[in-house]
Amino acid sequence: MYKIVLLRHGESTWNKENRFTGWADVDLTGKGVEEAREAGRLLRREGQVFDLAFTSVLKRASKTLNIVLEELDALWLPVEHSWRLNERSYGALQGLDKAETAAKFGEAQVLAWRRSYDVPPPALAEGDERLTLNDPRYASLPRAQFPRTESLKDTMARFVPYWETVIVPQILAGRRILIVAHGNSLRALVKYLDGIPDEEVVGLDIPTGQPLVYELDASLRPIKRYYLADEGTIRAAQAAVAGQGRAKV
Ligand SMILES: O=C(O)[C@@H](CO)OP(=O)(O)O
Repeated sequence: MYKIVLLRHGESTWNKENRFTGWADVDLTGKGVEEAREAGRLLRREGQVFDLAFTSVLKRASKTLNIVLEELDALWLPVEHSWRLNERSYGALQGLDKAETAAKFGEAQVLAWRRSYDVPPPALAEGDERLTLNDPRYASLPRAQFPRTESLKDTMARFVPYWETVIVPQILAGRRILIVAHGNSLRALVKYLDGIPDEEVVGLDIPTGQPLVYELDASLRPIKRYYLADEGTIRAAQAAVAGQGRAKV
């Protein structure tokens, strides 16, 4: 049996302001820092130990990971960063208020953009300053492949090969893995691991700062998955995430 832990970063400034974030590199809020710290404490209390961690190239995930490692007294742990774990690109929605967008385009359209499997948000136009092609962290990413927008399907298409070729060999070698990523990049992984049908993935929300444990069999099929926090806490946090796409009345 193998075990991995998935963790979405703590609350970011744009989570707090209810803005679409995607590849925008926004920081954690004070609450987000505290959520990360609490996640680390919870992992420590549960006796979770790691050999290797993976995260994105965005600071809200990297900082969350650092805080968790600090709480585990494991700041020495090897960490691999990859853009393939980044949040799904929200394209031209990046920076917009989610409730205002729902009021303008309708909640059904916003739900499709946020949670459907294959409906991408409108794409960023060439020359848009949100298209950070020259950012050195993306130097290994060919310009033509730099996402102008992404559906969950597109996010899976860039995350799953990394999972299969980089993360899986480490798990099979017996290393205990922690993955700190984002709401939609983790939805992509969870959909893949659990084989969630395309039409059901719309109901999947991942709360910030809550460790999600997967127990996997020898073929890395999930045997069990559970959040470390109690069910009531998780349900309330998931409902709050889902509610972010509603128009204010
Ligand atoms: O804005 C985003 O990038 C994501 C995660 O914060 O939001 P949503 O839950 O709407 O997909």
